[in-house]
Amino acid sequence: MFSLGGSCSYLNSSVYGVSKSLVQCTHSRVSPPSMAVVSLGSNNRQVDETAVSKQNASHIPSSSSSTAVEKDLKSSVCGGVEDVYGEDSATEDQYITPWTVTVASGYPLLRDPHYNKGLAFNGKERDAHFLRGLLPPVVISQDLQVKKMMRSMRQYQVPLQRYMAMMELQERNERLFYKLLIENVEELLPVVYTPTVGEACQKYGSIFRQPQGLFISLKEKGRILEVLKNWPEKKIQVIVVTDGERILGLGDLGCQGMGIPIGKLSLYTALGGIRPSACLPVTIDVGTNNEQLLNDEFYIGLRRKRATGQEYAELMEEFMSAVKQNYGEKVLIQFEDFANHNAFDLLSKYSSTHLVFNDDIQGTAAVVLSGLMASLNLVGGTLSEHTFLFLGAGEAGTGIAELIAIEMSKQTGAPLEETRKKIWLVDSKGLIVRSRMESLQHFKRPWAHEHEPVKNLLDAVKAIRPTVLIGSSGAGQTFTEEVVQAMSSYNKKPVILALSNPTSQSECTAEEAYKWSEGRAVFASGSPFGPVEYNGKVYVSGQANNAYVFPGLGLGLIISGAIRVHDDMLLAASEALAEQVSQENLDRGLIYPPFANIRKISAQIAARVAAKAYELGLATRLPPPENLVEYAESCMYSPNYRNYH
Ligand SMILES: O=C([O-])CC(=O)C(=O)O
Ligand SMILES: [Mg+2]
Repeated sequence: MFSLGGSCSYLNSSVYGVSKSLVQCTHSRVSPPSMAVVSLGSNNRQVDETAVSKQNASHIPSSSSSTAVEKDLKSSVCGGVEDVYGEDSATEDQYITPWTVTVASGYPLLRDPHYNKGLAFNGKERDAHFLRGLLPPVVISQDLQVKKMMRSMRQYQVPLQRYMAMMELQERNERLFYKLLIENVEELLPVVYTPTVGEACQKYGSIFRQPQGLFISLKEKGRILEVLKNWPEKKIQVIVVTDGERILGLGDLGCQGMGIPIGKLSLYTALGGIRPSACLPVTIDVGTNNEQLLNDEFYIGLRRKRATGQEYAELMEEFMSAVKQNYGEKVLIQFEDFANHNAFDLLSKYSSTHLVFNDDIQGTAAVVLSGLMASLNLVGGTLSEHTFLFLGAGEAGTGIAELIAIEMSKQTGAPLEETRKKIWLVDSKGLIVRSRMESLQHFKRPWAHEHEPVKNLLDAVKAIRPTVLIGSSGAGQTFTEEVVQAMSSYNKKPVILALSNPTSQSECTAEEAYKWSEGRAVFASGSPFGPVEYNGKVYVSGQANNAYVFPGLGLGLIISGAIRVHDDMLLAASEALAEQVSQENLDRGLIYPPFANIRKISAQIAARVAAKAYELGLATRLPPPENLVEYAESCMYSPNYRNYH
């Protein structure tokens, strides 16, 4: 670390945000001149005004003079805007923060994941940044680093080892991590995302190495704003938040659900091009009801039963307010993997005051609707000519059902109450029918149609004779041979979507769907399955996962400066995604385009979502760019290394 006593261009304006920015220095001979870190004592980090005044106060020794000093400090640290830390106005007996501005170079530069390039530092950079001798002589390109990393990734046999290797890379060299992920998205998505991320969450206590997001627990009640300020990045654009109560189809994983926001935000960057530093993963820890975790000596969360009711609502309210206060109106908050009751309540409570959406309710709905629109090219008919049966009436089930009903209503002009009647849901107690109305949770009630009670899925398939069967219950192996055979007996091409995650919770496998339907099913699943050979033919299935939509949706909201999410934006995202399915994809039975093209797809989705935001008057970034697709592409983060002075 080198102290810069001279003038650096940013010093005149603000000390905020400099730790990650390259700065131009006019200092005579201060090398290397490229990186700046603001240091607070021995602890290099960005600090804001309140944090520092608190630190000042807390550094006061508890001697008899401390009260007098504290009083002074309170009364006279008032150097104004340009002297936020009181260095100039402080009197001799006051404590000040010893600010120095330093340049990250040499060894610390190799330890900074934002700037580290490893063996790709060239000779000039090695000289300018005091790296000589710290690296072996060879200089290699980022492309060769990618090749090398992929080779070593492929040598791991155990998926969790791959996950840990990816996390280690993210902590060591961020740009290499994203380049690897972007260029090998089909191969690496199952590593950083479902299914492996599910296992990672289950074992998070044992594999936890470094904080990659913010943990906000009941212990932080009353201090959440302060906790947000501890995060090193200031310009946050997207937050993914979970309380860990319903992680994928794995249930309550408490604080260990953190793997999900981290994974989702990696995809925001890799798939949607949002800058990594603008992404903030958050886990709200209100306890867990998972006995196994409570008894696990390596569990990382609060060891108590989940808070509910007012205690829960107050913590969430404080979090939501603090986020808006700290990051403003236009920060996007994605709710992820909350249990049903909280998911619906939080969405309805905050959708009119914050830029929020629930990925499991709305993101999944947009992706599934898109797949259904594409599948009409294979099975024929319009959306409203089909009959839909869901196994699972939670967030995904009712969210998808509602978006289908909205789209049908738009297409036919029929009222929503009518179009809903084409959609049936089965929950753990059987078909949702009118006679069950009184005992149903509010989000299931719109789906209670007139019908005699039916106890299980197979009987419901026989009674309703759906053309489309969608699994969203989180329970694996529920699309049995009888169920798939019944679907195939009524339909030439039954559409079967097994959405539950991870793979262990999938309602059936791709192989089972093709085998039991004698190769006639149009199949997609939430977690990926490889190609399947049946009767000499190879079948490839798509991945009906919200990862197709949330990165592009988020990008569209951000580039338009949207202040609210509207259902029409979800429909726009669905349409944009469906349009990306080519005839060639359809000929192979695919109702989703390959993930390999996801950045282009995300730009298309972003453009449509942004256009909708402008149309609805919900966009604040004015005037709108002329070509939204080009604009969206131009805004995307590139993981290629930058050259350093
Ligand atoms: O994370 C995924 O793969 C999809 C999702 O949101 C869930 O299953 O909860
Ligand atoms: Mg989810």
